[in-house]
Amino acid sequence: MIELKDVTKKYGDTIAVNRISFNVATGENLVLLGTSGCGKTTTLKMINRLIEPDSGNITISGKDVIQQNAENLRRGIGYVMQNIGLFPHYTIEENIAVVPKLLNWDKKKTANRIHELIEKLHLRENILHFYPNELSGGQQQRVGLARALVADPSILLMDEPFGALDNVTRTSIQQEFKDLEELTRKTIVMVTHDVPEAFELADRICLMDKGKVMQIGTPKELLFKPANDFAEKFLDGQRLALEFKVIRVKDVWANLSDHKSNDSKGLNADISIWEAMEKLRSGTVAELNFRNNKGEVKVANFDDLTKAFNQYKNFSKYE
Ligand SMILES: Nc1ncnc2c1ncn2[C@@H]1O[C@H](COP(=O)(O)OP(=O)(O)OP(=O)(O)O)[C@@H](O)[C@H]1O
Repeated sequence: MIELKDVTKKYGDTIAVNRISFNVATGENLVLLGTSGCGKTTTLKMINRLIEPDSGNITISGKDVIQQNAENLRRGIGYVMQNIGLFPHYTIEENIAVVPKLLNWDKKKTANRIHELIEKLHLRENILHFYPNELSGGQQQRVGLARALVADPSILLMDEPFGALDNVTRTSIQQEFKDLEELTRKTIVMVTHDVPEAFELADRICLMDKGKVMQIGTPKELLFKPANDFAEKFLDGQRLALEFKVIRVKDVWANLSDHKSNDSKGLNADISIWEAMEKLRSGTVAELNFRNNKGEVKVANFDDLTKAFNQYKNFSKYE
């Protein structure tokens, strides 16, 4: 749906983005990941024409963005700015209503949609009359998301959407973000420099360095099939933790022993090895039942999971 072809942007002698090409499929969440200054924000802002490329093409549903009126284009694309960027002298309600106002929605339609979003994003009604500085960072971040979602755009661009938060709040908002039904059908391009966040949220990751794409792939591909030394070294130090989060019980299913349970109930095998181990660590039982999408149930303890995980990993490396 979104296609970038050979896109370049220079600032004087600095080549911020250097002949970048990638596609984002409808409904996909593509995360632009890389160190500070590698060109992520510039790439994102070229999609909604906040920045114009020097050369190359960007199309959305086959239409060149340059051929479209910039204002109209932006109204159809939700945008979550770096550092949230709420208007300080607008109430929260006014902040969320910016796009509906531009679209000439009537008061009732705007109010209904705002109330719906407030509820979905776990905010309280009374904050609607507050000003941004009266809200916590996490609340402001949710308001920023509500503002971007209000007109239900099919595309959402997000620049470090959880960047201003402490780690605990960040993790809980990431989880809410993953669970938000409204986001599952959107095409999302998100910028982050936080590696675990990228692996947690992305369908595919576009790893960038010095204005170039170093690798595009699923989290699993980046972990097990690095395209070059940069991609390999970038994940060093975090590799094991990422593998635990990316690999799911269903992935290692064949490596779990055939010790089936008589109990037909079980945890969904779609959970990550990390989550499964956390449940075993914090729970009172030494083993758990897991159920795959064919309805098969297997029993595994901590050692079974570790063994199956290691076997799967070795296999994935040489596959
Ligand atoms: N308006 C500008 N004028 C001059 N140089 C710029 C401008 N905006 C960005 N740059 C430069 O372009 C390069 C890419 O910047 P960009 O903001 O796209 O990177 P980034 O990966 O998003 O970084 P960060 O994670 O720190 O936001 C950097 O070298 C930056 O200094």
